[in-house]
Amino acid sequence: MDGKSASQYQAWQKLEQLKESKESKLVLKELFAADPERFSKHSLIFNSSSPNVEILLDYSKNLIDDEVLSTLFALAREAQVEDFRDQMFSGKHINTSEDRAVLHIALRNPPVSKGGWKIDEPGAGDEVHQVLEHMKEFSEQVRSGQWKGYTGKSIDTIVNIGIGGSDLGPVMVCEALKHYSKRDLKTHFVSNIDGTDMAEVLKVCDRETTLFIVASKTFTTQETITNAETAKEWFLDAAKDKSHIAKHFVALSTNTKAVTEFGIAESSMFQFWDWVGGRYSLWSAIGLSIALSIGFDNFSELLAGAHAMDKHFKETKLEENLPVVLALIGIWYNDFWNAQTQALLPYDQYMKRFADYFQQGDMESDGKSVTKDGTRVDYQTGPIIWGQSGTNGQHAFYQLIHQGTKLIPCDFLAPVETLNPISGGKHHEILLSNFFAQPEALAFGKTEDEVRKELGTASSNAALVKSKIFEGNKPTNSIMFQKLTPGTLGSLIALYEHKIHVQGAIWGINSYDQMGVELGKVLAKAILKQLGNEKDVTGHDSSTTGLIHYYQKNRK
Ligand SMILES: O=P(O)(O)OC[C@H]1O[C@@H](O)[C@H](O)[C@@H](O)[C@@H]1O
Repeated sequence: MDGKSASQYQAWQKLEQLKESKESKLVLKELFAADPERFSKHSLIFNSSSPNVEILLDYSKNLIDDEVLSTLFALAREAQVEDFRDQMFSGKHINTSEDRAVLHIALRNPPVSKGGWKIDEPGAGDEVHQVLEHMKEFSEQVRSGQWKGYTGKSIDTIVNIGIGGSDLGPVMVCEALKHYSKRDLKTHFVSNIDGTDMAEVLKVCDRETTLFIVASKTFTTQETITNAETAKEWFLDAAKDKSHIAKHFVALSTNTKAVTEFGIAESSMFQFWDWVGGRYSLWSAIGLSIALSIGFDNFSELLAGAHAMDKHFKETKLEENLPVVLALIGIWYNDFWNAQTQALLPYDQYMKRFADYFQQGDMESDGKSVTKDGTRVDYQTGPIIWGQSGTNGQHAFYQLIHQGTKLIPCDFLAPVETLNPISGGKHHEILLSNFFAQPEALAFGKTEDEVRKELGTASSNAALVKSKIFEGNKPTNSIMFQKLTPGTLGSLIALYEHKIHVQGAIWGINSYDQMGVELGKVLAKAILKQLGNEKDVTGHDSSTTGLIHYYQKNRK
């Protein structure tokens, strides 16, 4: 914890030895054959009654045995994961480089009078509930048609302008919970500075009935402010009078000064705090587009689902703690088996943006190479996160997972029940049969003997036989939940958030800053000033200069 190099832990060193000594013995086929109880021993159920959520985590198809597992838990204890978790919950400034608390858990924490934790940090108590109250009131006014645009018409289109954490969370959740959305309230998201993003959305918007939500923690992000200015110009083209802005623009931010300078009144601003990291902000005012789309009650259920997982994370012993188990298994592959990536594969079309969301969540959090005290790590940190919804991925990249040369640990996720039981539920049965089959195929593969038997006389073709062998022994986690409800989604997101936290704690890095995004921004600003004139292009290497000159010569 706090800056210590993970490789110095005794348990870390023991895990290195275990990898060496057990590599050839950790064979899933044999491990399952030797222990008929393996599934029940290595699966966990997370339960919450309010909201009603149940999540099954089956981690039995991993390259682990009792000794590996107990050493992984010993690593978590040596790294003081529990203490570090408690520091986060109590509001300690665990984001040391920025001297900030990390309190997204406060955004879904009920008031103390209703059993919530007491957190000593400005904003993290009553203010959270005041902002939620404001979001409730506003979202109900818009959804009921009571909120009127400048010509007296109700709002039928929402455009969220934001990027990174001010975009990906709302996008992913609105997509995942589309089933619960108000269909006559269209929701769009504009993030990219590429004018195409804004232009295509504006083409389908009506100035009289569109509400723009400018979402930016800092309210200084170049993309968001430029897009918001463009939207404002477009709106004023017809509306003319600046006083109408109040009916069509609201801001979600921590920066009141910049919001009011932009022309949005403080009363149209939904506040949050610097202890909310951008990629952990969908639970804050940044979730306003979610509340507008699915209604405030569903938004509250999303928060409650996350809170239930927070409680589980905080109060459950490590061996039965879902985020901890996911984190430790991830470290086992990332640091001892040289796995570079981790795939998230939801067998639920509504969750198609889940992996995109956690690309930022995980990679911006744990993509660090120095510990909190500035020491260069001598081990791997955050994995590359990627994925796609099943079964689409099967017809695209699964070939490499099954037969390629890389080890790719995968998390498979699926609901027991579909929200769309069309054709008598036929689609869902087919979908789930694939969800069950893929981890099985990855784990147990197909031997040369089996291939030969299958090929019959054609088995004399040795090359063909080899190409059809599945080595198997590819590790997976399988996660099942009853149905994709707001509460369940909240729990699932919080599950992965805490997984990231635990891994960062063990690696001794700061999971809550993002210094690595700054340099590119600074250089882009300097280059922007030079683009007008070829003579101004100075201070670059020959490649960058050559590229800029090529652009300047060929632009129209
Ligand atoms: O919400 P803001 O301040 O506009 O920031 C948007 C994004 O900006 C990026 O630069 C950060 O890396 C992200 O973490 C952040 O979410």
